[in-house]
Amino acid sequence: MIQGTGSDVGKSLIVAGLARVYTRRGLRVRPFKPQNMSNNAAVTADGGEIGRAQALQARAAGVPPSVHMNPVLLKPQSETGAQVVVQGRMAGTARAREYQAWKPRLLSAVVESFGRLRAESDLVLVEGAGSASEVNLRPGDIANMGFARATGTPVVLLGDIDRGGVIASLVGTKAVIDPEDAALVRGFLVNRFRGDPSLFSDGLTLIAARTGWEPLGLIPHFPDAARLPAEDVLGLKGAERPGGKVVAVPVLPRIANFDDLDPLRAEPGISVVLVEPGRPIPAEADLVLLPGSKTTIPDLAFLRAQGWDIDILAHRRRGGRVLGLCGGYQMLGTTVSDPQGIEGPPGTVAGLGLLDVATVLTAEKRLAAARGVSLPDETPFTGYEMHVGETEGPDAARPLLRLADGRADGAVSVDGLVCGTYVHGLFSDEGQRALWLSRLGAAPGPEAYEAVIEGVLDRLADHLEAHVDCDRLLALAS
Ligand SMILES: NC(=O)CC[C@H](N)C(=O)O
Repeated sequence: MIQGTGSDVGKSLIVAGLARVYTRRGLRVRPFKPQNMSNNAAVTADGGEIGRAQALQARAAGVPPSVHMNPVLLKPQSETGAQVVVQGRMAGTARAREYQAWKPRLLSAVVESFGRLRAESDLVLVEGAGSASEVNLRPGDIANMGFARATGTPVVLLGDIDRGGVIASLVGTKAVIDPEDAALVRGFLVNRFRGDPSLFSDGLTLIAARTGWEPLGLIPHFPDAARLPAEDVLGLKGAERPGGKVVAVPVLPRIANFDDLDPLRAEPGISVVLVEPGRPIPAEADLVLLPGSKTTIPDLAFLRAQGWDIDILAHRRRGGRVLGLCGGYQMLGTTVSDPQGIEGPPGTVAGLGLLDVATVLTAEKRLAAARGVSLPDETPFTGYEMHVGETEGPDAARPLLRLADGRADGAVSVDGLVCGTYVHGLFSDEGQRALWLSRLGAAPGPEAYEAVIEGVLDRLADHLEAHVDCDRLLALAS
């Protein structure tokens, strides 16, 4: 199990890289993260949802993602509350305080899922969550040491030298955690090193002497990591390229399924501008892309508070294109209703009115892989659906897509410039991305997106083989 000295030290990336390392050695590898917190979820082959990082790690291991790879997924809905997804299904919503009471029940789901993965594989690579040293959260913990202790899983601690204080964070973790937890730690890794590695060899020796943990590697910074899908909204980056066609994306507080942006960020002819709160949507935008949202009504209120509604209307008047994906599609309609209060207080609000459709959020969540064709060009696509809303209205008589099961999806304005759809992942589809690039007048890049990701995973595995004692690490896994 890889645990971190803090959040965002690179645990997900290292687990993805190690998954590829050991898969290439012929082992049957499964990634596992007991508890994840993210609104960037992936649909699994078994019709549930898990954190996107585990889906990437599954890909690194050459297996389809399964709900058991991330049995507890917390999807933040407000500053204090989150939707709790257990083994891929929405189990309810919990406030941070109430969540403690959920934990014993969640631990049994976690242990059960872990057991399944162990039974079908040679190696389960487990990723912790946040920081191993949050001893205040240790009672009832299922994400880090609580999991390791319940299952007897050996731990390797990962520190990040780039943020500074790596010696203190590793030695300090040993100092604050329970000695019985510390006894599970077999070794440590130092991530994101820049410069001459020989300069830090004394540092590794010192950490080993102070902790009794074995140094397993000093991993140089891996710049290509930026090309892999980000899980955390904090890790979400634009890709601004002078001369590229501008796709402007307002960063909503509960932005969801923002993996939709990854293939666009990889396109050399596109400049993805993430519009942060407090900034206007750039007037030179060729496309305003409204992304998915975990909570459509509150995010719509936020969008208005930023004045982005006015910017979008001005963009539309200038003849610009607008595309709404899932929650963003819902926002483009005339109204959004949440009569049962699923995503916040019950109520109905006015949408941006750029599409003549209306949305009602229902208790039923749609979670499924999707395929079909876009209209009227009949270009095939694959993607996925993940939403509770249902959207209908006159503009839906001009759907954007037709699904393989015969359902129509999405809506297009009379002039064709405003489009919305529930389907995520369209830009990962080569044919669909090409279609949108041509609509924007951008030339497609030389490489298929899937090939880009595969190439980065292989190079990441080479990087870890070169800088981590992968034989020793495997021997430590019991
Ligand atoms: N993935 C999304 O954007 C979801 C949109 C909306 N929150 C719904 O569930 O219907």
